[in-house]
Amino acid sequence: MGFGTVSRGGSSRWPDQRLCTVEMGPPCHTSCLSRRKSSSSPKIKVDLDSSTGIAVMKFQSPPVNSLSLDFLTEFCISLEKLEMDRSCRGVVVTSALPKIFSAGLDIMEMYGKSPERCGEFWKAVQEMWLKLYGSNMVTIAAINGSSPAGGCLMALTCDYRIMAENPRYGIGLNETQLGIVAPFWFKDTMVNTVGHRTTELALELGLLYSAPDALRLAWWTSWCRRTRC
Ligand SMILES: CCCC/C=C/CC(=O)SCCNC(=O)CCNC(=O)[C@H](O)C(C)(C)COP(=O)(O)OP(=O)(O)OC[C@H]1O[C@@H](n2cnc3c(N)ncnc32)[C@H](O)[C@@H]1OP(=O)(O)O
Repeated sequence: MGFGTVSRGGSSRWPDQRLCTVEMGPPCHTSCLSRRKSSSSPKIKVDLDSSTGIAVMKFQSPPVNSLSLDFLTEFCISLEKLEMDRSCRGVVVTSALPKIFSAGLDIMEMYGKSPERCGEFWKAVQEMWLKLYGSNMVTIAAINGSSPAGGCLMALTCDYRIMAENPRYGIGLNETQLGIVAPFWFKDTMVNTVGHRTTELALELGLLYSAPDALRLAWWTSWCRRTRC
């Protein structure tokens, strides 16, 4: 898989600011296996191949990888560990579940909770966003399923997005359709990727896009025809 040009920089792990290509090579031989480091928390599995410097974070929190406080805490810890590992240059975030990348914020976290718990939850949401946006690794969302609302935010926060083509998979900040308002920093993240006009329409109408539609609106560097990436 190849990924295109980017304008982000400032990180010692970016080869330069022009082109970054991530090679997802053929399966490793036994000699390579020792260069793989795996760790697993209940909701996220991480595999780091030190020979390529690429880590894959797989979300494994059924039924829909919703972003609960526990999930977000595990995500931030896993990302921090990768940041501290100098052999890791890039991270792919993806889902281990069929059909779902992430259903977004866990709705149950926003209902009937104490103000303290709500504060803790929203702090974790912001921390996920800040850590991913500010990461000095190359970050790639391999979106192999539906990705509404907060799931879309997570994908938008990565440097690159690749989405599997499947008419059942939608991505977007669709909060309006749910009768809620996307926080301004969700909106800003989308503006930074696709511009003001597209974001304005998308948020007003609560649109969910298919992979080809999103590609037309410059969401992607790439998309793939297989149902799973
Ligand atoms: C106050 C201002 C807040 C503003 C910011 C909001 C950002 C957000 O992210 S809000 C959350 C928005 N996300 C959603 O509303 C997602 C809604 N879910 C779906 O569209 C679908 O579930 C799906 C497309 C992700 C999957 O569809 P599928 O048919 O495969 O599964 P379902 O039968 O619908 O769901 C299975 C199971 O999962 C529960 N669930 C779904 N989404 C969430 C969620 N976001 N949080 C918690 N739980 C969720 C759903 O209720 C089902 O549970 P049961 O099996 O127990 O009924």
